[in-house]
Amino acid sequence: MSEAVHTLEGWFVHHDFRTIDWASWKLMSPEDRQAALDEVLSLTAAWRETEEQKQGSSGMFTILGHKADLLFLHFRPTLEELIELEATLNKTKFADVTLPSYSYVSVVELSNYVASDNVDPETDAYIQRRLKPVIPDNKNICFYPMNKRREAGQNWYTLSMEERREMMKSHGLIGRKYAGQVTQVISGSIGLDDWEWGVTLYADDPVTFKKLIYEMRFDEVSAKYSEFGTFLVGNKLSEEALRAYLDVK
Ligand code: VOV
Repeated sequence: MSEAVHTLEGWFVHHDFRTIDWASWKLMSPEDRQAALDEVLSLTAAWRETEEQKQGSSGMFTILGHKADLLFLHFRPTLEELIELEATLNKTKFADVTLPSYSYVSVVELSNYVASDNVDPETDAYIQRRLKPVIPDNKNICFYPMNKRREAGQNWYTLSMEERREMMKSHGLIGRKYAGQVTQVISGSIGLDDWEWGVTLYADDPVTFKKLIYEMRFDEVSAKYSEFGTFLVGNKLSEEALRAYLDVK
């Protein structure tokens, strides 16, 4: 039996993708639309306060293409908080004109494939920042779920720790070339959702997503052992930008 890698878990994550029923939104009176928007903006004010108290992080994004229109992305210490956030949004007037189009539940994860031994994860500021990631101000987001393969002759989970560590080292070296251009959050979802990990990438130039993911496809761990779900890409939305996005005057 090969050895399971030790993992550290941080904040829970909910990627809450919604599609807007534009016809219903346009049919609402300007007053009702304003009230619906105000309700969402009062939620975003509360999310900002949570972030200031370092108790989580939340962001809104527009998503391009038919898969979704909006993403509400939340990081919180507990699953209960994420459930409450989802229910609170669902109780707003705005939610009446949205449909859930995709969602993903996971928990921020760091593994010790390439960790140094003499670091206490409980007190190390870098590790704590990565386990409790604040959504950055980058313009673009890319999200996709992924698995490691479990096929005859190509099974990640039957490789030795040493083989997996070597491959993860090479993976990390490719990723490091994109330092300053892409920020990645890897969240584990075995037992939480349909795939094994969620990959959330932030960058100012969306082409960087393509370049990084393409380069990784040639690396052994992705080329031989990874499979991917649906890709969603979009832009960070400020409160002002949400107002403009929903404006149908
Ligand atoms: C943006 C750059 C970047 C960098 C620097 C980076 C580095 C690292 C390191 C050092 C480590 C291991 C330790 C840890 O931190 O956990 C990981 C871990 C992981 N990664 Fe990664 N990754 C990146 C980026 C990055 C991408 C773009 C992807 C998607 C793969 C692709 O082909 O589309 C990915 C996946 C993962 C996964 C699923 C894991 C967990 C694997 C497991 O079996 O446990 N990752 N990753």
